[in-house]
Amino acid sequence: MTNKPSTDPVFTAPVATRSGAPIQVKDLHKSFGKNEVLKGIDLEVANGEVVAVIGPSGSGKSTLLRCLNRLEEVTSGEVLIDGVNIAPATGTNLDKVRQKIGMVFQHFNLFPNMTVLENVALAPTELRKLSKADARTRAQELLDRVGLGEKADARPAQLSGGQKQRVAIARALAMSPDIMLFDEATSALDPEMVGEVLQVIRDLAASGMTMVLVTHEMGFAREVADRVVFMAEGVVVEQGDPKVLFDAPQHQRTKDFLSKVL
Ligand SMILES: Nc1ncnc2c1ncn2[C@@H]1O[C@H](COP(=O)(O)OP(=O)(O)OP(=O)(O)O)[C@@H](O)[C@H]1O
Repeated sequence: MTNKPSTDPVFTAPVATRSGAPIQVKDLHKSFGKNEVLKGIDLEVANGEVVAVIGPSGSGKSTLLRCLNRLEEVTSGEVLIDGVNIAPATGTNLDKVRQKIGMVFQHFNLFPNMTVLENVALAPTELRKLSKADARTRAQELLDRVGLGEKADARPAQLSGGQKQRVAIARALAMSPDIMLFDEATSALDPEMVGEVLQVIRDLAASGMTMVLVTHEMGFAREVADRVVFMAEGVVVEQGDPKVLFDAPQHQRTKDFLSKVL
């Protein structure tokens, strides 16, 4: 799905203006106390590429994702976002880099006392210094795009889980990120809600957005990802085109791995 043409004005991803990969991870290590959770990860994500990260519980998938925007401090190694290494504890304009990255979590993290529209408009008003009117207009466009235009004045508690997650996606998109990270975005949803969220992610992938998804939705990963990265015990054990990895009979190793994961 790399360099896909985009037809959607709201979901249009930024045109590539750089030659290097927007995400480059080099020999990344992360420990919590004595527990080494990431044991030397190397990963590049190209512009417009969709990478799905899968693996057993506790293999370090979420930790890796959280290192990509330094929600977790890095123990050693490099995390380059558009060529800027955000791994060092000081010396990086972290806020500026973070504005390029939208993140969607398992548990929505919406502000309960704000309306849906206010949730989506907040960051552009505070961080991008957009006028309130412009931020609200953009928020309404994004809500329309995720199919929730009519819920703009509702509070999060009045929405279903799938609707809340779509608001969370609209909120992440409101900052016009170059990169979107999804951490188990559908895991907390009732099964009937999963499809509507996956459809929004599918649309984003089709628009050419660079994305890293931690997911248990194997069928979805196979359909939408350009590359699947299998993690186990803090290392990448296999990666490649999901259609080849999942389907080719010679990939017995992947099949064995999947049978342990699923
Ligand atoms: N803040 C933390 N403090 C201490 N240990 C942590 C912390 N966050 C994660 N860990 C540990 O790091 C390991 C990897 O966790 P992580 O959440 O990255 O795994 P995961 O592959 O995403 O798992 P799951 O699929 O269950 O979400 C686990 O052993 C976990 O207990």
